[in-house]
Amino acid sequence: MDQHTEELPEYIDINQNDFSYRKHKKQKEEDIAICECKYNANDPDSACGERCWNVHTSTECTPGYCPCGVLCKNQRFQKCEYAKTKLFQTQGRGWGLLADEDLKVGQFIIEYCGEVISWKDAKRRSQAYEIQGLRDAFIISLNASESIDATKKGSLARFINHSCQPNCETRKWTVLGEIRVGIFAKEDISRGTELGYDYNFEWYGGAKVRCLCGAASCCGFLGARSRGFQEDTYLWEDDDDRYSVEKIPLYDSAEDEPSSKLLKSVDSSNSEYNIDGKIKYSMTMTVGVGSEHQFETNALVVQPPDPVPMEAVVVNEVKAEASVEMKPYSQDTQQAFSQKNAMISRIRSNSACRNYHIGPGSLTKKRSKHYSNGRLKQLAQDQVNAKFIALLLVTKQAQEEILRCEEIKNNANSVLDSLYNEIRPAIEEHERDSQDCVATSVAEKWIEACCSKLKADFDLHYSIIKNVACTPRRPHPEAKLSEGDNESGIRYLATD
Ligand SMILES: C[S@@+](CC[C@H](N)C(=O)[O-])C[C@H]1O[C@@H](n2cnc3c(N)ncnc32)[C@H](O)[C@@H]1O
Repeated sequence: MDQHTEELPEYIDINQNDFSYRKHKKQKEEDIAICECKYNANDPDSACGERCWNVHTSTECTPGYCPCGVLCKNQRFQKCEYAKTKLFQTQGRGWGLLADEDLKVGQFIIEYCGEVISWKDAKRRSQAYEIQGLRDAFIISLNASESIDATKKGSLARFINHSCQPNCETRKWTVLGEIRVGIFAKEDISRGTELGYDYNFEWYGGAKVRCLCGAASCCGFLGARSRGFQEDTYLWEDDDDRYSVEKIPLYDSAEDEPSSKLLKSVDSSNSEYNIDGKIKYSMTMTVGVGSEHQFETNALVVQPPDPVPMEAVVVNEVKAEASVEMKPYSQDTQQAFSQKNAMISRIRSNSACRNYHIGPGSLTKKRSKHYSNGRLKQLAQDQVNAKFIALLLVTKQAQEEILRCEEIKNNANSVLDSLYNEIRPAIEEHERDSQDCVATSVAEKWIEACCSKLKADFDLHYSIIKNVACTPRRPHPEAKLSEGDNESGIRYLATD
């Protein structure tokens, strides 16, 4: 370990969360949890030790209500009963915190204090910090709607670094009606040992920060276990030959061989293939972040259009060039590629509360890991272009029906997208550590919106199949949209 050579960055030291963004909740008397502990001088654990009901539910006793009075031991956050710790300078990871006394497994070490802010503010702030060039991330997610930002105000917990083999962990406790995050020892820790916990960092794209925790089981990068990161590297890792062109069985006989030769000349790391082997989208990427960290230029990930909106800081911009050709698929796919990659600097803490669990995959549009090559992946991305199909049909009635169904489908998609924004933090936290929750009412809204979307999708496809089967088609697809709207306000396509 190095001596202190750098000055500590400026921040305000606090030992209580700062509630500038909203008022501290007032605990109603009927909500106060009162345990049944009775102090016994011969049993030091009797005054709200391990056996206390409140301790079992990770709730601190409320002063004035606990039967053990001033002897209550279950007010550690409130009384700032922190372990002795010391700042030191690490190699390559900035400042770190070490134990300045021997710690026992399960021991409360320190509270992760900071400003309690909304999830939206957390998003805005992390963007701003990244733009300001702040390389360290101090925003920790508190629950589905709030985060703690220890960037400007915080306790010494803000200096604890990430470890892939951590000796500490975060735990959420309810204290006077508010959720607070504490750092606890995961094992016995001897004096002088650096403290570390698993950040469960979420990676959303952009630059990848090398993890320097030094653990034998190190994942290599901060956020390497997050879904975004895994899907990113899953497809395009240099040494991953599962998607190498040689493994794509595109021809059955020697006569077909030329098509495979065409493909072989294409770099599989950043291109999309059409079935005929032409590159459909070619991308370039610029890494634009300066930092002490070692960044890797991440190979571009061409992802299926995802309803998840990108958030936080734009680190890298992806330029997309798409070949425009008349085909019965929509432009959505191309548009999705011009979305910006982003890295959000947020740390997730474990949650002790839950009320509604959502199984992985039920909320987010999961990107399938079963794409066996670029061809299948492309098919999964293509969406039916209802307008184009309507254009092929002769009758106005058939066109109108298809367009109406498409409009309903688009509306259903928008509803789902905006709902996803609301519940996204809970989903992500849930996927990270399978511990978090969303309110039942939100989950019900989500299920309803999903059903509407599925129904709208089905209706659109049904309408297309029905009308294509039963309506005469045009000889060529060169009709134009008519000028006017029809009675129902739906634009229809002119028939010659
Ligand atoms: C909560 S701060 C920890 C304190 C920080 N080291 C400092 O000097 O202020 C989190 C930041 O520390 C750095 N960091 C923490 N753990 C790391 C690790 N294992 N490898 C690389 N950088 C790490 C990253 O820059 C991360 O965004």
